[in-house]
Amino acid sequence: MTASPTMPAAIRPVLIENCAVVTMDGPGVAGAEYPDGHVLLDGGRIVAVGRGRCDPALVPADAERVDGTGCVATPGLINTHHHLYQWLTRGLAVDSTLFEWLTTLYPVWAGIDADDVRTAALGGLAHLALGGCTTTTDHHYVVPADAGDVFAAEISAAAAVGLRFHPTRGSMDLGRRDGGLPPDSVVESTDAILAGTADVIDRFHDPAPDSMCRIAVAPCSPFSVTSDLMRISAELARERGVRLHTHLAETDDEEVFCRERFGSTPMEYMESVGWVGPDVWFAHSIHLDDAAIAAMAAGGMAAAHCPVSNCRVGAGIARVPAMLAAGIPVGLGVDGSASNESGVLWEEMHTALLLARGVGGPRAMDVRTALRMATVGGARALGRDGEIGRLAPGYLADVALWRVDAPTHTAIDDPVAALVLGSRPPMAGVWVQGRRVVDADRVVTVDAEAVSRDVVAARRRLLAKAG
Ligand SMILES: Nc1nc2[nH]c(O)nc2c(=O)[nH]1
Repeated sequence: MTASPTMPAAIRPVLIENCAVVTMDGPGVAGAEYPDGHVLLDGGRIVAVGRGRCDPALVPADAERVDGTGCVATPGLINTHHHLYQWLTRGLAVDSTLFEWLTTLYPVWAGIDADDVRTAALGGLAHLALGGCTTTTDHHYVVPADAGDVFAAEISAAAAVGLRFHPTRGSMDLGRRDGGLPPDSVVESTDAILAGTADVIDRFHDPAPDSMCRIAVAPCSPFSVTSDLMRISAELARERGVRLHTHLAETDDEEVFCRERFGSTPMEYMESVGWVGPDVWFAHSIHLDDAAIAAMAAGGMAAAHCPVSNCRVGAGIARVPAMLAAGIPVGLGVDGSASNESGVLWEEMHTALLLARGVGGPRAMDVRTALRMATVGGARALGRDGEIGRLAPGYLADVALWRVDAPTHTAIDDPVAALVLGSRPPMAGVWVQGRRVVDADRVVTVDAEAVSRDVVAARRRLLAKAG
């Protein structure tokens, strides 16, 4: 690891007080909750959490005091699936199936370069922060030969915005001529992918417990990747001690593809290429029968549930209550911005609950389970339970402070019900590793207006290039 982004050395301690606190700190659904509590952050970690006022002996003299009156503090939300580069191509192919949408967009994405990737990442990450997200993945799988250093570009963007980052080295090596979905012009050779993946791990993966940047290996999907690449990627990830990620069971079209090409379901196929274990998390995981859910649970694989994107492309509704009942770790993901123009993780929590209840009735999912997926579930999917996703002493200082005292929320007594069932609350503050990223609905680390202007210009250039 030669170039991990680091946080500024000296960050003042922060005491958030007079707010409701939802810790998610127990093995159960929510853990301890305090209607009027405090959270003390120092040295990048949570030092104290509790009821009422913080013990004055614990509060450093130079601590910044944040009055959280009218707010609820939760662990920062964790986004387990994204394609940040798609921030430049939102609003295209809006009434298409996933395969139609992909085949429309692949040629546009083929023109992307490292500057575009940085610009898109700045836009998408700042937007995530505004929705209470403190850790995000990115699945970047379009890597044109002449694009420049796209992974350095997005990692520098995450360091600038200040989010904890889990970029995944995505890839495609199964072009149309070999029976895959993407055009041959956007796929890489298997050898280039493996060399490029090892290089990204060497340069950027930081396994430290307070890591701001961890890499995972992420060949794109069964219909865009050869079986050799799937298999060797798993071997490489395990040799290097990094996690594995891919799209799985997103659409009926994928199921047909797997049955025709491999003679198996998507899950059986992944098992056949070695993708079994608690180091694997699958995006979408919609079309899973009972056998596939049992296999996932037995193998320890996690799911990134992306309800808004799944509805946007009409892919289906994942069987989340069944997955949770089977013991599968389920996190939430916004998915790429071109299949979820909104890109706000709070919405995934809200939509996950509504969809689960729409299918399974009012007791199919409770509000604390929805928040738990967005926090603890995400931490488990990324292999970071024990580090992030809970408000407890020793955990990393990643906190979201939601304002629930506006007229939109005041009549709702339970702060978790207000947060999950109500409209999206304003963001009083977001801290990552103890550093303030959002203050009163404003990102304080980057100039969001300049970023928006750059996004518009980069999008225009990219679309013009595609003709
Ligand atoms: N929602 C998405 N599904 C995908 N499958 C695949 O191969 N690429 C994508 C993608 O970008 N979004």
